[in-house]
Amino acid sequence: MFHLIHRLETPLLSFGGARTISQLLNMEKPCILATTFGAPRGIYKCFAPVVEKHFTIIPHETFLLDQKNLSEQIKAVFVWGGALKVDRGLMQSLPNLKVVVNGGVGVDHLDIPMINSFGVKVCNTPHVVDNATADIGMGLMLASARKIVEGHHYSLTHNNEDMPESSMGMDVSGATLGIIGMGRIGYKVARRAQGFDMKILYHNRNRRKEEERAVGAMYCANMEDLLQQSDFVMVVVNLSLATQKLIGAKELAMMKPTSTLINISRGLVVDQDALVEALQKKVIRAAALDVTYPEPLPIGHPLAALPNVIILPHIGTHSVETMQIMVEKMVTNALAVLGGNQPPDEVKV
Ligand SMILES: O=CC(=O)O
Repeated sequence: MFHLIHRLETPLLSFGGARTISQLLNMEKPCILATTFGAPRGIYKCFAPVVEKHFTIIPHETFLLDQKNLSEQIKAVFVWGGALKVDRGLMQSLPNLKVVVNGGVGVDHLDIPMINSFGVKVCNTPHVVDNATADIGMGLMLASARKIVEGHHYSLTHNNEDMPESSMGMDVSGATLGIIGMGRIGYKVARRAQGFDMKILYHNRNRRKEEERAVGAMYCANMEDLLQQSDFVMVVVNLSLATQKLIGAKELAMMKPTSTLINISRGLVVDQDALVEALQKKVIRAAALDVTYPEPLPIGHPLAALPNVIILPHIGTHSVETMQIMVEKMVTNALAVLGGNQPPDEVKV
């Protein structure tokens, strides 16, 4: 008994300051379950004030401490990528859950039919992520081509090994960029590349004539043509069964030895073992990745040991402005569902 009361009255980490479980149980605003630890800290800063205008946030870590008392309170789950696993077990433990809202556009980590089978809707935040994600793609391309990371290290250490003379950069301006996946983000990348006078090739399931004309891009019905001709290949497709390991040893071997692979979609779209081998054997010049599997990549992973790789911890959407809008969209969707209305961004399969 003492343990239970002690647990109920112990202040816990919450977004809006320390709260006890008793306090959480008596909040007037509807409760949402959300991830805290494991996600980059910047998210919390943007996240808390916007969400707490409408909801009481129960961090997942708090939920795990007293699932029995808290589970009935939870009406919505907010997720960011796969940090909080929305599996059958979690669904069964939340009898009053109405909606799972994903911060971001990719919902490959959610089993939508399974979630829907509990009468629960799934929403995401399309459109708002497009510019930030395209920006990170351009950033990775420039950083890899112009040795920005190496230059930074050399400036700090004055160690020639950090920036050997043999590792000159290469021009982005005027080079050929192959975009695999001409959806909203792919198109934003193409528009940016136009400003760099790049020759733009793209491969997509369907030809996108309007976008093609707008940015002066050339359609490659065959991905092979794009791989063979591009100096930079940027992967921007959604992850699905059809795109899993889309870029493997065979595709890497088709690329120019001077070319760079940039991945801003999902780690699993590229066969990582094949990529390690291709980089070790200099089949391609370099890789610049916002996404890997797993994320973050374990310390000492063979990919991280290579000099010609840049790896980011999946931060394509992580700018203050984008996050703010994304969280507002998450709130709008959750409020719509809880109010009995159709949410603007329901994901249907
Ligand atoms: O990865 C980011 C997103 O899916 O929006």
